[in-house]
Amino acid sequence: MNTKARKVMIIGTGNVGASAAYALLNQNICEELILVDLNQQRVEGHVQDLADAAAYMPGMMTISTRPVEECADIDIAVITVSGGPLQPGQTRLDELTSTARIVKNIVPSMMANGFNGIFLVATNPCDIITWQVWQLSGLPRSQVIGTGVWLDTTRLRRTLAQALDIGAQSIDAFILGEHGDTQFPVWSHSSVYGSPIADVYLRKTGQPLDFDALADKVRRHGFEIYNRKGCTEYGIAGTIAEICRNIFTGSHRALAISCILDGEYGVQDVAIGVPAVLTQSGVQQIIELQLAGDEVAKFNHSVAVIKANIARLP
Ligand SMILES: NC(=O)C1=CN([C@@H]2O[C@H](COP(=O)(O)OP(=O)(O)OC[C@H]3O[C@@H](n4cnc5c(N)ncnc54)[C@H](O)[C@@H]3O)[C@@H](O)[C@H]2O)C=CC1
Ligand SMILES: CC(=O)C(=O)O
Repeated sequence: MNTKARKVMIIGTGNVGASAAYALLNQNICEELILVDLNQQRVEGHVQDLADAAAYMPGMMTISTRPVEECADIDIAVITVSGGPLQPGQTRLDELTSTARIVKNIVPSMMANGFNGIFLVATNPCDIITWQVWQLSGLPRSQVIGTGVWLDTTRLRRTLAQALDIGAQSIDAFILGEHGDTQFPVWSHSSVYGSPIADVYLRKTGQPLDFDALADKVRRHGFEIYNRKGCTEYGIAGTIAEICRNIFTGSHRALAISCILDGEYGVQDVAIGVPAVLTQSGVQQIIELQLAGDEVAKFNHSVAVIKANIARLP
């Protein structure tokens, strides 16, 4: 029996980090949760509050805070830092300079202190920061991933599930590309048990599926939430928990997450959302799909936008 405690460090315990901690706790995904934030008083408050919640769980979980440099024993380091909320009208790309500056301080000091786990980046702009973490860390690309378009994929599946009255787990549809404005659903591979999604939709609703309207709805969904409550937190917390679970269980499940490409899809040296098989060592393989002509163009556009923003990194 494997008795080694599974340890997750969450770096940045604001809306996303604190919600992710609560999701990891309630889903019993690890034995140790280590919270890190600049705001020491609030992080200590989170530690005590979560310890109260953990008392209702059947298993034991240790929750603590410590300096980010004490990370040599960590299995998964989740990056959820931010330099401040977006202003109205801004996009995720507008966070680049402030979040990149924070990450530039954190990652080298973790590496200098022996970190050799898996980095999981949620901080926006997610793909660009994932690439930055990979560069700064010097870790193999298998150990650096971003939550990428898995949250968007979940939003797409749940919207289709509602329209079709079929459980989201039975809907094989997903988003590729940037966790941002250039993301797109891969309609050429979307089905319910092999039945093309457009056929299933027409049979169920009597209406043709409006592909563009649905893609747009999913793309804007984060901002629909953001504009109402000033952040999104529970959806991304669920995404973080799901990715951590698949890593710890070595599920070999393929999730559409941000990975460093090294020739896949004809692309090199970029982080972008693609289906990737997860094991206990991180990304074990990237699944390359035969995309339709318009999807290839959309993917390449997404790559170009991410690369242009990588070039802006401080
Ligand atoms: N990938 C996704 O789907 C999603 C990504 N996000 C992104 O997640 C990030 C966090 O969002 P929120 O939690 O709402 O922001 P927040 O402002 O509530 O929390 C950020 C936390 O980072 C901390 N922090 C800043 N510098 C730090 C440092 N050097 N060391 C340790 N902690 C530090 C702050 O003190 C703060 O507590 C943002 O970039 C946001 O856009 C949010 C939702 C979904
Ligand atoms: C904020 C963000 O990236 C999202 O909820 O999709």
